[in-house]
Amino acid sequence: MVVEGAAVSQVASTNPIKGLKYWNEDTGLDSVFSAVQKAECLPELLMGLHVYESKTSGLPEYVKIVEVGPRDGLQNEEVIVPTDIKIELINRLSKTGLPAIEVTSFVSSKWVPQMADHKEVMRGIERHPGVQYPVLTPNLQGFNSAIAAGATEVSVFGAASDSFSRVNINCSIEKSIDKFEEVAKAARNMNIPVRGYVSCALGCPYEGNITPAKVAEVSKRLYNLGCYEVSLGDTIGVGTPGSMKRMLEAVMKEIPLNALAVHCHDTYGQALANILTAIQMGVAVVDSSVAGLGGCPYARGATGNVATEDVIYMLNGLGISTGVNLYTVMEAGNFICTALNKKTNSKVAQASFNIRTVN
Ligand SMILES: CC(C)(COP(=O)([O-])OP(=O)([O-])OC[C@H]1O[C@@H](n2cnc3c(N)ncnc32)[C@H](O)[C@@H]1OP(=O)([O-])[O-])[C@@H](O)C(=O)NCCC(=O)NCCSC(=O)C[C@@](C)(O)CC(=O)[O-]
Repeated sequence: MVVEGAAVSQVASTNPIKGLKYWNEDTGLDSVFSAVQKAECLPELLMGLHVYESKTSGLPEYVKIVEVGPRDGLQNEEVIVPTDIKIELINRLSKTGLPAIEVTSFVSSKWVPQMADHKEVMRGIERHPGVQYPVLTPNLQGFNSAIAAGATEVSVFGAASDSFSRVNINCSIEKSIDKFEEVAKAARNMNIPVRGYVSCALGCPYEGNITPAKVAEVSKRLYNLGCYEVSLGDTIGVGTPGSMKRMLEAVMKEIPLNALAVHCHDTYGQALANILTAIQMGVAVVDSSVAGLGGCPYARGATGNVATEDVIYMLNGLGISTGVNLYTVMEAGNFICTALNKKTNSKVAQASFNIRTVN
């Protein structure tokens, strides 16, 4: 249902949202949906509720959203999130239309205790047809564990900063490529797709500025070793549309546009602008985290990824389809924020239903 402009302004004056003082499990989705159906929902939300019927010219028809919330969103949580909560979150996200949900990391539990239950999570989730469930594997040991637990897609994660690589995965960029090549070879033999990340693509917490040439060099190495997609991570969210453009111009000279993704943390509030810049340049894969949760434990100060809800809202308004249902993502975000007793970082979720916000 797309509500035409006039109807929206009429709703704004006569039918402010009724009864939904805040949205929690009690109000649930039924009342939300019925409010929307009766156009009682906050009119602003109607703008981004569905894909606008005409796409803004020069942009992709479709953008693939890779949901990283269960991994990147939770890995930095101090309190260990119970395995059943993680599984419930992933199962809810699987019902939203998301094509890819990053489930967990097969890394050392000494380094990332939050991901210690990777086997249980992998084995516990429902597997929905048409949904990919990638997991992080930094080396062959992680890969073998992941496969044993039922993984069908893996992600290796390097960096454009040697300092960050050493802090994050305890080895240089050069050494990390050697480890990733072992993973890629084993994966090739088993027909397992491998995705790659390049962290610090727009800046490093230890080295500061990272040259686009360095990002392009590492991206090319990952692509050449067999990664079908390279996700360029603004790990500490310092990027701007200008630096995003300069970096992508360099990387696009080395690897095909359709193998690129962007992974934007929102520490400086630039993520949506950076993603729009990337999409305007032809990138059509965007990583995001439900409720804007997350951050890398080895990138001090890194806050959450851009919120999935906010990305969908923006893309809907541009007439770009994602196949993802904004409401069910908001419901999943409300579930995990309630479970963590945290405020959502999604501006759409905060604004749309006055979701209970606690600092
Ligand atoms: C990579 C290692 C393991 C190397 O750590 P290491 O110490 O060099 O590994 P090692 O081979 O010397 O082994 C040390 C111990 O780790 C174990 N080990 C070795 N490998 C594994 C494995 N795969 N899974 C489980 N255990 C493993 C190994 O068995 C041994 O156990 P011990 O003998 O001490 O009991 C370590 O540095 C690590 O786990 N780092 C965690 C990195 C991480 O998860 N960071 C956050 C994700 S990256 C991120 O958030 C950025 C991203 C992707 O989102 C994009 C962006 O925003 O930029």
